[in-house]
Amino acid sequence: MTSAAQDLLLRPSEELTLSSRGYRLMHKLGEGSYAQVFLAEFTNKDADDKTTKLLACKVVDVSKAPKDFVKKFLPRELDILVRINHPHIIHIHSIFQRKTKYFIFMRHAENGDLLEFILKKGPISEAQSRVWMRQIALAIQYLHDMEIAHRDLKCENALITSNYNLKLADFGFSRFVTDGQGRKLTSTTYCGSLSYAAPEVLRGMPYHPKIADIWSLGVILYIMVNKAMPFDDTNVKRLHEQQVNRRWKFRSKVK
Ligand SMILES: Nc1ncnc2c1ncn2[C@@H]1O[C@H](COP(=O)(O)OP(=O)(O)OP(=O)(O)O)[C@@H](O)[C@H]1O
Repeated sequence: MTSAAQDLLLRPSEELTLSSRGYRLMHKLGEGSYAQVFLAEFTNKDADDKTTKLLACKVVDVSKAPKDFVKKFLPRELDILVRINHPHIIHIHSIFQRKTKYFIFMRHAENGDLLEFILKKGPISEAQSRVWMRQIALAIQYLHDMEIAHRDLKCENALITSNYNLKLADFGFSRFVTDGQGRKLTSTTYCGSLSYAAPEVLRGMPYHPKIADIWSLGVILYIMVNKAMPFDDTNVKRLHEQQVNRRWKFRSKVK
């Protein structure tokens, strides 16, 4: 049994299904609320050269997830993942389901996520931050043009490739923001991480999800150049006070 199989309690039949399609799960890369992400190997058995490539695989086990996640958020994520294609959004290789588990195979980001990167290497230079901000902004512009809001923009969801390009990931909270007639829909569900949430989201008011995405993008930029959070409190009321009182400071080196 592989370490992935042990972490996931994969049944031998599930391992067999994966291997019959050319996939093998290896060690764990990361984990979120209801999913674990593994490094994976894919061998295209139909290709002449049978080359093997590395991918990442997000495994969602719905037997361990709450009802609203299974009925609402996961179907939205899968529906959006199959429609999007952009140079700064992580490329989806394939998705399949077996019993209670969904396997989302995607491009592997060799340099991990932006939060890990900043914690390891320190604040990002202004020149590099400019490049990365542009790349995330292009991905968000693409989504917003398609009337999709991400709703969970944070450093952990910006992945870095071997060439140091940023790719946006994790569409677990994303949704369409217009109805069938093109009318704007507001959100009321609180999504994402508190520190990245806009004031109107923290106040629990109906909010415009595209606008709230732009707030989170600003928080990402602040963290990139400062290696610190602009607003940091586990208490929602105090966090909101910090935001509206504009009590933040830039690192002295930031111009
Ligand atoms: N393609 C990838 N390449 C490398 N690492 C990845 C990849 N996808 C995800 N990861 C790692 O796994 C972590 C969790 O992935 P992801 O955010 O998709 O899971 P999640 O369960 O939706 O998370 P959350 O509950 O925080 O929203 C990421 O922060 C990242 O460190």
